[in-house]
Amino acid sequence: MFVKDELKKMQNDLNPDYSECQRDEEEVLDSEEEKQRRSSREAFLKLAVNFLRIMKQEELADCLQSSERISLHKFSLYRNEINTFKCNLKKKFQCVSEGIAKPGNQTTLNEIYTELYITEGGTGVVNTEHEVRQIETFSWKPNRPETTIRCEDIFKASTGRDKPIRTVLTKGVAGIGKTFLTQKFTSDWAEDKTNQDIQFMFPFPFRELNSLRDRKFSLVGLIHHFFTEIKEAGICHFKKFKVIFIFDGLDECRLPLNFHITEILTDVTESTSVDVLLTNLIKGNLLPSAHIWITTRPAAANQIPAEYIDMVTEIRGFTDPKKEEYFRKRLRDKEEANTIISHIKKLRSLHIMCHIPIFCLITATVLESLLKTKQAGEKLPKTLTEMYIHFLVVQTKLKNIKYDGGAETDPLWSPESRKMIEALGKLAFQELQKGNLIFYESDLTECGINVREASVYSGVFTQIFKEERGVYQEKVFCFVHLSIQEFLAALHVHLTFTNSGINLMEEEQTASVQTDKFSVRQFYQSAVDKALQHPNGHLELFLRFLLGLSLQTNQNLLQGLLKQIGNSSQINQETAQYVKKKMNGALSPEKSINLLHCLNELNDDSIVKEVQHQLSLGQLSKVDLSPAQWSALVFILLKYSASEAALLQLPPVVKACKKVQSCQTLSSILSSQSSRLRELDMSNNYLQDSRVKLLCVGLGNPHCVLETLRLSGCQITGTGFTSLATALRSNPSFLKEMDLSYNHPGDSGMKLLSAQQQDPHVKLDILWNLKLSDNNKKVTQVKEDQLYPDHDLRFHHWPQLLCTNSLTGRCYWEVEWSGEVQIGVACVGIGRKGDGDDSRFGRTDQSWSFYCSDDDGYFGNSNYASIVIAVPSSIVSHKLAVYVDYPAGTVSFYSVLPDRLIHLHTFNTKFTEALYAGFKFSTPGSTVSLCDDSE
Ligand SMILES: Nc1ncnc2c1ncn2[C@@H]1O[C@H](COP(=O)(O)OP(=O)(O)OP(=O)(O)O)[C@@H](O)[C@H]1O
Repeated sequence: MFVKDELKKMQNDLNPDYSECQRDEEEVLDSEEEKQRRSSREAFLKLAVNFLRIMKQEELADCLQSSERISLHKFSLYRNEINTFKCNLKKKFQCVSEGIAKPGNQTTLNEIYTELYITEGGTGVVNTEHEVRQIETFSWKPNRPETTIRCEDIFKASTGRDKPIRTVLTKGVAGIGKTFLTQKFTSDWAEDKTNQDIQFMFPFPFRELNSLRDRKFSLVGLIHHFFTEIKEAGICHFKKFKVIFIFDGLDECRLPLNFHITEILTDVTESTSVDVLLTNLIKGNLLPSAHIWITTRPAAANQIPAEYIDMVTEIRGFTDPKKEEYFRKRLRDKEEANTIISHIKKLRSLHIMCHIPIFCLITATVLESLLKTKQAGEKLPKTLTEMYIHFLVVQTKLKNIKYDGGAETDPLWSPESRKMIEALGKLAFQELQKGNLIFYESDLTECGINVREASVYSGVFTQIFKEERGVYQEKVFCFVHLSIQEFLAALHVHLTFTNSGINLMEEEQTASVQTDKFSVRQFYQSAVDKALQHPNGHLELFLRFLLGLSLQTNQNLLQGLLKQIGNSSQINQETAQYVKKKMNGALSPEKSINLLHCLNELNDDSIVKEVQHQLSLGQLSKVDLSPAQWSALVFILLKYSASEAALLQLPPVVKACKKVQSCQTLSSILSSQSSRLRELDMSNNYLQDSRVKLLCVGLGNPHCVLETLRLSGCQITGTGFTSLATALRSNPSFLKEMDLSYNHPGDSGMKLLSAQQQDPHVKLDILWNLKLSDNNKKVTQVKEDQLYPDHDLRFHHWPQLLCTNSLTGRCYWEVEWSGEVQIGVACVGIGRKGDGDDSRFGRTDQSWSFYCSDDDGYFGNSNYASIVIAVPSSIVSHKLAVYVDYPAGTVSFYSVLPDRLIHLHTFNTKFTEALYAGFKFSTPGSTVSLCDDSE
C-alpha cells in the first residue's frame, strides 16, 4: 500500500500537468509516526531515483530529485536545522547597538522599535536634492489619502493590483530606519509572529556583499556562505519554496551592478560573480518565484531599472505621535521624557528633524545628558549646530569616563581625543568631497587613522563612527549618519582655518594670518560661494554647520578643541549680510531656503521677522518683496503654520510677483507637501510662457492643492497652454477654476484645454462655456470653453449671467428661449463663488426666475419654492415675458403667444438692492435671446 501510494505520488510529481494545489494535501506533521513515515519516504525516493539512474532515465531522476516533494520532505526532516537558522537570525537582530552598551542593559529591538510610517508609491526617479532638505520640507499632514503599509505587509499587494509582488524597492533618507525595518521584518518572522507562509528569509546587507566583490559563487553557494545552518542541513533546492531575499543598503553597494549585460543565468548551482548573480536574481532569471526586497537611500534608487521593480515604497519616518512614543520608550524617566518632548515641540526645526529616528536618537542622547548636568538658567540647544556640538561633547565625556578612567570634571579635550576628532574630521571632509559615505581601511590610513585605533574607536564613539564587519575580513566604516559626517567635515574645515590659516574652501590654498579680519571674512564667504556652486546642494548642511561654528557661543562650547576667532560678532554680522545679498541674487528656492537656515544658525532672524511683521499688519500686498523676503515667506508659510489671515493675504501678494524667481518660489510652495495654498491670482502680470512653464512644475506636482488659478492677461501663448495642459494632466485632482482670459492661446491652446475638460479626471469646472453673440443679445451654452476677462461679479460655478444695466421703475422685456434655461431677475448681492445655493438662480431668495424646458414646460422658482404651472400645450411658447415693478416689489412672468400674453405667475417681494435681468443654462445648446422690442 505504502509503495503503491508513493509511486502514485512520484508519478504525479513527474507529471507537468499536476497542479500545485493538488500537492498541498501533503502536510508536514510532527508526530513520531509521521516522522518515521517521512524518513521511509525519503529512503524510498532515494531508491527510486537510483533505479531511474540505473535505467539511464537521468532526466526523470533529476526531476524527481529536485521536485518539491523532496524539498518538502527535507524541509520537514531538517526542521531542527531550520529552527536553529531562525534562532540565529533572532539572536542577530534582537540586540541593537545603540550608544555605549551598558553591560546587562542592552536595548532589544522589540523594546525600542517604534512603528514607522511607510507609504506605497513613488517612482524609482532619482532625487538629487540634499536628503536633509527633503526631510525638512516634509510635513506630516498628507493632503490626500496615501496608501500606508505595515512592516509585515511589505509584499502584500494593495487592492487594485492584479499581479503578485515579486520585487519591492524601499526608499528612505539616511537614518530613517531602513535597516531597522528589515531587521524587525526578519526577526518577527524568525519569532514565528508574522509571514509564516514564508519558508526562508535571507537578509544580505550590501556592505557585506561588497567584500565578495572578487569572488565567484552560485546562488546556492552564496546562501550557504552566509547561512551555514542551511549549508549544514544540505538544503539546495529553493525553487518551490516561498523565499524572501532582503538586500539592505543599495546605496552602499560597491558591486558593479549592470542590468544591461546579456549574461543570463538560470541555474542556481552555476557559479559566477556576485554582481551577475544579483542582477539575474533581481531580473527574475534566477529563482523567478522568490521575493526580493531592496532598500536604499533615494539617490541610489535608480541603479535598478524600473521595469524590474513591482512596487516602490518609501519610509517616511516617525509621525508626530510616534516621535513622542519613541522618546517615551527611550527615556524611561517620565519627567525627563516630558521635558524633552516639550522642548522639541517648541522648536519647529528640531521637531521636524525628529521624523528621522537617528536624529531622535541624537536629540535624546544630548538632551538627556544636558538635563542631568544643566545649571539653573542654562538653555537647551536650539540650533542644529548647537545640538551636534553637544552630541560630540556628550560622546567625548562618556569616552573619557568609561574608557580612559577619567572623572566627570577632567578637561574634556585630552590630546588623544583631539587628535582623533581631527583625524575623523579630515576623513569626513575628504570623503564628503568625493561623495563617499562608506570607507575602507585604506581610506582611514590615508587620514592617519590606524585601523586598530579605529576599531577601539568604533567601540568608543559608537554613535559617531561605526565599524561594521562583513562575513569576511574586510571592514567597512561609516559615520552613523550623513549629518554627523557633514558636521565633522565642517569642524575640520574650521579647525584647519583656525589652526593654520588654511582656507580649504578655496581652490588654491595658501596659509593666511587667521586673525586678519579680511581673511576671516573671506573664509566664511568663500564657503557660502562654494556651497552655492554645488549643483545638487550636497554641501548645504555642511555650510549650516560651518557658519554655525562661527558663533562665539558655539566656539565656547568647544573650548579646548576649537580656537576662538577674534571679534566674531562683527564677522557674523558681515557674513549674515553676505548671505542676504546672495539670497537676493538669482538662486533656486531650495538654495535660498538653505541660506535662510544658515541665517538661523547665525542667530539672524531679521528677514523672517520682517515678513512676519508685514503679515501681522496685513500689509504684505503693498510691499514689493525682495527675493530674500520671498524665501522667508515660503519658510513661514511652510514651517510656521501661517495663520488663516496670513494665507488669505497670499493672493494679493502673489499678484505683485513678476520675477522668474518668484515663479520658482511659488512653484516650490505649490509642490510642498505642507502647502495649503488654494487660490492664486497672478492676473495682469507679464509672465509669458517661460514663467508659466516654471509655475507648471508646481502645478503638476501631486502635492499641489490649488483650487483656483487666475492667469488673466499674462501674455500666455500656445506653448504656455501646452505646459498648463500637461500640468493639469499630471495633477488633476484639485484645480476647479482657472481664468485664462486675455491671453493668446491660438487654436492649439484652445484645443488642448478643451481636450482637458473632456478628461473625466480633470475637475475643471469653470471654464466659461456661455457664448455671447448678436451684439451681446444672444447667449448660447456651448461645450467649448470660451475665454472672457475675469470679473468679480462673474458666477464661478453655475452657468448663469446677469445683464449689465440695473432695473429701475417698471421694466418689461421678452426673451426667446430654447433647450433648458431659467429666465428671471436677481439682486446684485446674489452669491458668485462656489457651488452653493446662495449663488444659484431660483434657489436663493435673492432671485426670482422661471424655469423653461422643452420637455417639462414652465415652473417658477425663488428660494426653493417651486410653482408648477400647468400649461396646456396650446399656450406653450418659446417666448417668455418678464415684467418688473421695482417700487411695488413684483416680478411677473408671461407666456407670449402670437396674439396675447398669458400670465403665469407674479412674485411679491420687497426690493432693497439693485436688480438685474439674468439667465441660467442647464444643457449645452440651450439659448436665450433678448427680443429687440424689449424695454
Ligand atoms: N523604527 C525604529 N524605532 C526605533 N528606532 C529606530 C527605528 N528606525 C531607526 N531607528 C534608530 O535609528 C538608527 C538608524 O536607523 P537605520 O540604520 O535603520 O537607518 P537607515 O535608513 O538604514 O540609514 P542608512 O541609510 O544610513 O543606512 C537605528 O540605529 C536606531 O537607533
